[in-house]
Amino acid sequence: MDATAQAADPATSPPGSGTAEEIVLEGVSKVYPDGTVGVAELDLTFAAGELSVLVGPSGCGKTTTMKMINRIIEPTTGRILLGGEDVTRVDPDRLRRRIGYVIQSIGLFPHQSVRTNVGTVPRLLGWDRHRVRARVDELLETVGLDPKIFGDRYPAQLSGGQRQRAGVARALAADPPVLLMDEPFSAVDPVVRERLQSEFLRLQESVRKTIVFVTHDIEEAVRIGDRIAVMSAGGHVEQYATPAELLGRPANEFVADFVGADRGLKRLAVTDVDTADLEHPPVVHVADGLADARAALQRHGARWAVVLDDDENLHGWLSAERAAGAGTVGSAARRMEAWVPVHSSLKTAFATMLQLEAGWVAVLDGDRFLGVLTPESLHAALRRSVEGVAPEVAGAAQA
Ligand SMILES: Nc1ncnc2c1ncn2[C@@H]1O[C@H](COP(=O)(O)OP(=O)(O)OP(=O)(O)O)[C@@H](O)[C@H]1O
Repeated sequence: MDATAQAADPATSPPGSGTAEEIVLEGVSKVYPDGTVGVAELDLTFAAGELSVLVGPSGCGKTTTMKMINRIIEPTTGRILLGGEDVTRVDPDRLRRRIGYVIQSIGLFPHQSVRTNVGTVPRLLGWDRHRVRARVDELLETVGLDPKIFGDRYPAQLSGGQRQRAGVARALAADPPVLLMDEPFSAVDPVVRERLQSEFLRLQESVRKTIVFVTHDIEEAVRIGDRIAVMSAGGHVEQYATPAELLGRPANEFVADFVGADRGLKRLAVTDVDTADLEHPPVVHVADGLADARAALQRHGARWAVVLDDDENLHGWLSAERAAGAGTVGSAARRMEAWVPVHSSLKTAFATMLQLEAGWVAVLDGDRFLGVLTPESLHAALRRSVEGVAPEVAGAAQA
């Protein structure tokens, strides 16, 4: 056994040690016995520790691609390398221990408890009972299922979202370096789905697996993907890029159509607030006198100021009109609590503004006030994010 295989072998490594592995597809094709070309000459690299998404219309070869990676389907031509090793030369059982697989129908065994289901692979690997139990409970906690409540339940006694989480826990149980996920969240309603996506992203932050994720939903793809491959019939990759590139610079009409006419809006979700986007109104404190606040407004030539409390937390704002007269800033300020942490998406900033009916949102780094976003600066930020990108937009602008 070489060193790489040993490091990746969950039977010999402690939980949490399954380092991510790169997956490389080289000239991979699948022609089914009836002559259908599922995938033709596919070249793709899924970077170690990244979440790559395959997205495309029904029948374009997404599932075929996934199943070739864990050899449920054998490629007709080409090579697939997992951590540099040709998967066709690895014993399929050994291979599948390195690959967690989550599918839409989840595939939990109906007559086994959640705990037994999640412990399936570690038990097959011969872990002792205590180690399996500890690992299963740890994983159930990780995916947000209290083992004391859910461990002894059967799959039928869980909601759709809980079953999905149990499925993810089971796929992670032996700490595989690679996870394949085929439309794992498509069977649940949109609200649960969004929650599962967020939880899953948080989980990925900590486990950093190489994940290949199939969906036909572009919203889901841009939300969760580090990189997205947009595929068309025959497993042809039309574009393989980050969500921001894909939305900002679709490579061709197929991709532009697929990502949708509202891709500018979708981009809001994948573009972070940048400190360069912020405006810097004067800052005053609740305990300051109004005369000082007026002086600050005058110095900045500003119509309003941000008001912070004694602990430097956001209190609200003070308009020039209300700054007239005597007294403290605190007595004249209006409360306003619209704020977002720095590195939020522009979408979050925009949604916060709308939800709180605020004319601006403060941007904070921890407790530190960095500046504000107004509708104008948000608009400028969005323009920055799409600047000179979409060909037809650029063309229209020149015309
Ligand atoms: N066993 C099979 N025999 C013949 N053709 C097949 C077989 N399995 C899949 N195909 C065909 O291969 C092509 C790719 O199928 P695949 O399931 O990979 O698509 P997909 O992109 O995952 O689709 P969907 O989004 O609908 O799940 C389709 O045209 C499909 O009909």
